[in-house]
Amino acid sequence: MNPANEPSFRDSVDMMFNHAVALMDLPPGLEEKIRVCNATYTVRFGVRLRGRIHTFTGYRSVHSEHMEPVKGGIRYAMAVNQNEVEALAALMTYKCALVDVPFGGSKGGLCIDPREYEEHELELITRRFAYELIKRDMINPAQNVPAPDMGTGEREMAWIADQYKRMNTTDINGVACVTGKPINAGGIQGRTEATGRGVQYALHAFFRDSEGMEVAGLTGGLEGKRVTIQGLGNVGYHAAKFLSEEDGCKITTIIERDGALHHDDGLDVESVHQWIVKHGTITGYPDARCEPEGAKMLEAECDILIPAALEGVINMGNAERIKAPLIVEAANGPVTAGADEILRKKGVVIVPDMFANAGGVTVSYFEWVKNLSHIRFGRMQRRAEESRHQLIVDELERLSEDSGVGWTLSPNFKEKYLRGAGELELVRSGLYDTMTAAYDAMARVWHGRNDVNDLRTAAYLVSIEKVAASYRAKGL
Ligand SMILES: NC(=O)C1=CN([C@@H]2O[C@H](COP(=O)(O)OP(=O)(O)OC[C@H]3O[C@@H](n4cnc5c(N)ncnc54)[C@H](OP(=O)(O)O)[C@@H]3O)[C@@H](O)[C@H]2O)C=CC1
Ligand SMILES: O=C(O)CCC(=O)C(=O)O
Repeated sequence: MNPANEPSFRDSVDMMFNHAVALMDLPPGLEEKIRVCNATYTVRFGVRLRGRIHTFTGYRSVHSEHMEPVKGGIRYAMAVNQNEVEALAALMTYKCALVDVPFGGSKGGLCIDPREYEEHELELITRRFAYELIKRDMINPAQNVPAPDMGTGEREMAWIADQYKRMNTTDINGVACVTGKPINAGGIQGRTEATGRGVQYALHAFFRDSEGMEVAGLTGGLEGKRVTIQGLGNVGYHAAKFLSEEDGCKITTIIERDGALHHDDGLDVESVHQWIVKHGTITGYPDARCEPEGAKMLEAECDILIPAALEGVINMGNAERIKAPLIVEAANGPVTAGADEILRKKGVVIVPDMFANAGGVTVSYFEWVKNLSHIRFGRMQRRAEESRHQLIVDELERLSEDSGVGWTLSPNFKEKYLRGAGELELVRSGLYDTMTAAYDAMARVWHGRNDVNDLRTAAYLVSIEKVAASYRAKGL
């Protein structure tokens, strides 16, 4: 539980913004224009379920329209409220600017516990919520493009896209009204895992930064590093899976809603995931120690702490006891402004949310572009690329034979080199490039300015500068 004097999520984001903006020289009034949330729409609608009308409350907040469309997920959770969606929408503005994704910031939410409803009921509720937003252009390929967030996924996005198409039958770009759709409904390869993949790429970038590693007191590579992860949902599961299976990290603690699992030698992420899918809980998982008080395990010894569930979980009440030297904010806003200050004083390095979880919106951008161009990435080039590669391989083999040297290319090389890049390879390449460039931009500010002591302030400076430039260029 957060202490009573903890600022709200919205205030927390604004305090972090203010901390950065105090180091900038913006024209009078522009700081306020960037910080404030442009509009928040609240909708209450009824759906007839189980013989009676149920009333639901939902929100769509638009933080900044310096670029359009505005972008940001739709969350389904009981804790959704105006303050939360506005904080999340503000983070979307800064995130998109940081990773050079040409969108303004938005976010939506519906107060609902999706676990209480059958699939057909959720479809009715989602379509009705979408209807309310679509008729006000708060879902629209040119103006406002939602995506998945906590409690929603590709299934809900497919319903929203279909609802939009039913209401806009002649809009040829209708499918671009939402991203994070399944492939067969206009989605893109690699979006489902994109946010977790981005967390992995964020860590790769950090581990290449020797100055940053020194501040965190970490040495070596990711292999063998002990990781605590909170939330084994879309983001947490993929991040934990990639870090353990591809980088050799040991996922020593997994914290879920109903407790935590711990194993000094590392947990088998896939096996824990399958257990949760089957039993709906971590309780009873056989190959680990189970701690009933999950949140307490945020304080466990580890090298990297990855909160990937909710905001405000690291707060003034527990920040002092956090032992991880490095926190990667896979969730939005997991560290409050008060905790941020405590952790900074302790020398803990925080890889901020607006960078760490930007993989999702980056690949959403690729999906939107794909939808508008009406063609899968790589479709025109792949075969041509393969033919050119084949020419080189044939020529190398001919030269080797003619010269009598008898070199042969390893089959592995041929297989890898000959294959032209398909959609998934292109998405990964674009994501890696985006995350690397954004990290480098933050690191230049962090290491290059004496008045910037942390990555979050650096991230805000990079991103506010871009939003400000955009307002200056277009005028108000
Ligand atoms: N999906 C995306 O592409 C993006 C998501 N994010 C952010 O990442 C975070 C997670 O989102 P996402 O993975 O999509 O959401 P999901 O709904 O897929 O997963 C959330 C996970 O957190 C768990 N959880 C819920 N409450 C608690 C709790 N009190 N303690 C521990 N675990 C808890 C959930 O458990 P249970 O299933 O039992 O509820 C679930 O495993 C959010 O902050 C979101 O805003 C950021 C960028 C993009
Ligand atoms: O993919 C998107 O457009 C937005 C994802 C999101 O909600 C987020 O980054 O917090």
